[in-house]
Amino acid sequence: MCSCEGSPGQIWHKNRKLKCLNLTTLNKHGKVYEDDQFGCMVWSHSETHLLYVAEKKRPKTESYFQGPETGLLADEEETIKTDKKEETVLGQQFEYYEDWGEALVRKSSPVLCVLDIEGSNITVLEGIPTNISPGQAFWSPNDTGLVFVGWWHEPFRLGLKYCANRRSSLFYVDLASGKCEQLSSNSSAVCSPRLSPDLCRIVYLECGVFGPHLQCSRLCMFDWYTKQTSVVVDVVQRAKEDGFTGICSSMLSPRCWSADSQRVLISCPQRCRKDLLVVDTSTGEVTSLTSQSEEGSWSLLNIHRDLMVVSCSSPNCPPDLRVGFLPAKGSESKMSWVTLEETQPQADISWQTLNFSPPPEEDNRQYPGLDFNAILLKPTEVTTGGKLPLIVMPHGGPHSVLVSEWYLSTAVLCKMGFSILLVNYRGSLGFGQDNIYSLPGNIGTQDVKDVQFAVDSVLKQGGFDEQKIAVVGGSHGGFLACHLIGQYPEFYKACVTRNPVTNLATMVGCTDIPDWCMVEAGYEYNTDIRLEPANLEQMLNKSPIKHVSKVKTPVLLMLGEDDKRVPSKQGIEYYRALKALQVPVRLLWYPGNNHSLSKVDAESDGFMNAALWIIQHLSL
Ligand SMILES: CC(=O)N[C@@H](C)C(=O)N[C@@H](C)C(=O)O
Repeated sequence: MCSCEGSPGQIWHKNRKLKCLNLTTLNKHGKVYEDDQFGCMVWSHSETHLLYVAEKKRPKTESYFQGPETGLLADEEETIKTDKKEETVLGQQFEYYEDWGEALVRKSSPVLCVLDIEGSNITVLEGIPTNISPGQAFWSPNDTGLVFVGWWHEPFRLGLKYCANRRSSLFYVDLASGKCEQLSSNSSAVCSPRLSPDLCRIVYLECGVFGPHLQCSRLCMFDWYTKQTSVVVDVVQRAKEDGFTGICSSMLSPRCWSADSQRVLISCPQRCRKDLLVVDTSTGEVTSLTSQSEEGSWSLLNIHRDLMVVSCSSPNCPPDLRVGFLPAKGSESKMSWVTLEETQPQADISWQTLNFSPPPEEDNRQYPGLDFNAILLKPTEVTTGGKLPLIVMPHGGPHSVLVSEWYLSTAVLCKMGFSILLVNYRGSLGFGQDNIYSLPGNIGTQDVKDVQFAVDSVLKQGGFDEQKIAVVGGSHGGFLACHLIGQYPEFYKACVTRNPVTNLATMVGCTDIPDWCMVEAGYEYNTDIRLEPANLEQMLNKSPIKHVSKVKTPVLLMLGEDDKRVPSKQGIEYYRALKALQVPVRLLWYPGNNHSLSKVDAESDGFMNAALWIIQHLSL
């Protein structure tokens, strides 16, 4: 089955098209959701019905001043499509509908929809509490009802993208009675419920509400028949003796169960490597299927009857596809993979992982003894006596991580002759919960100093041209790039930033995640918070704009017109400050692009301009 806006959904049996339905013109709901936050398209166990998520149908609206002619035309059109005249409400066509923020614009009130394939009939589910937005749904055992994640949307919606910390719970709605039951805790955030092949248990991820936007999760299991919930793997504060750092993943693979419904597979970062882990649900024991393999990162794409399909890549080797059978419990070390299509390691790129302990004066008093790491890529061949230019790249988030996998842009920059340092400062995912908690309240200092410490340590290795260092970063990575050029004004010779956070105090009122600004500035957040001047002062003091008067580095800003996360005014505020200071600055403006600047024309243009900006200002 596939479905696109305004185009037919098709149902196929082997090589035969059985049916073609246009879900939206049946006029039971709005646009069908295709995102991975709410969206789903799931067969019932009987294969007679399909479950999906769509935007709730809105009333047809008309202006108070609608001319009789236009009104008549519009009505006639609708009558042809729906075969019945719809009621129209007056004066509501400018009504504001909240949405779920960045990358989920116009997604406001999702509804669960069931298509009866034989009868081509759509039912929009009733019985779901009106203060809940449902998504990630699937059929319960025996098709008696639907299980779904419900996100609370009162008193208002906050951005969901990259924010697994939104209050949400697992629910069951019974199809016959319409009764809705809450299956998980009332005060956590959950995602990725996955039903076992024997239809007896559901595993899902759970973490705290508000606080860091992504955190270490608990793996929980709900027994369908006993109605008992257990914590299979708990949050890990610090790395365990065997090196396990916890589950820092915002999504489980759509299929993740072993055939005997005893074990669950999870790919998630362990320090800067994405490993494939097997969890025994009866003991909570976690075993890595990949930690003994060559370096690189692994992603689970699918598992069916214990046959796994994975992809594996490293910073100098593009992803390949591998298959392998999950070994019996206790024999995980015997895992063997068959590569379906080999990819060629790029001989001209070498890379290594570097571990750092911050100097004693930078140790975090509340969370002492934490470390961090970085990945260094270098061109293999360096001309004799030649010294390498260095591009420093801290990630965004800030609770995110750069793992040892293939990144096209860094590989290309390395092939152009640059060495690249990807820094996982304290606060990154994959190092345990304490590492994450150490950063809120300390942004603009701890993260900035960690990055600079990593750069200084790398320079001590020798072989780098200290006059040719650039810094590149997006979002919170852009926040760090702007901080670094402000706090180390002689050091960086070029700076490129994508949608950077430049001033938390001006961002808090207009971003889709005001809680992020509060939490990262060191405050607790709740929805009825009233900002005091002292809060805004602290936010300003932690922001790059505070250091702008010291900046000398030429800056290239790349901004997305439709960014809801870090609105483009953040970049413009910094641009104006640099212009006033007569620091060289150029602004690239990408209409129709959001926070990620990932439309093909924006991404390709951004890469070319970034590379040329660095070449120009490093005098290469
Ligand atoms: C939670 C979040 O979106 N934070 C932003 C400020 C950010 O840094 N985003 C990262 C993930 C990005 O690269 O866009």
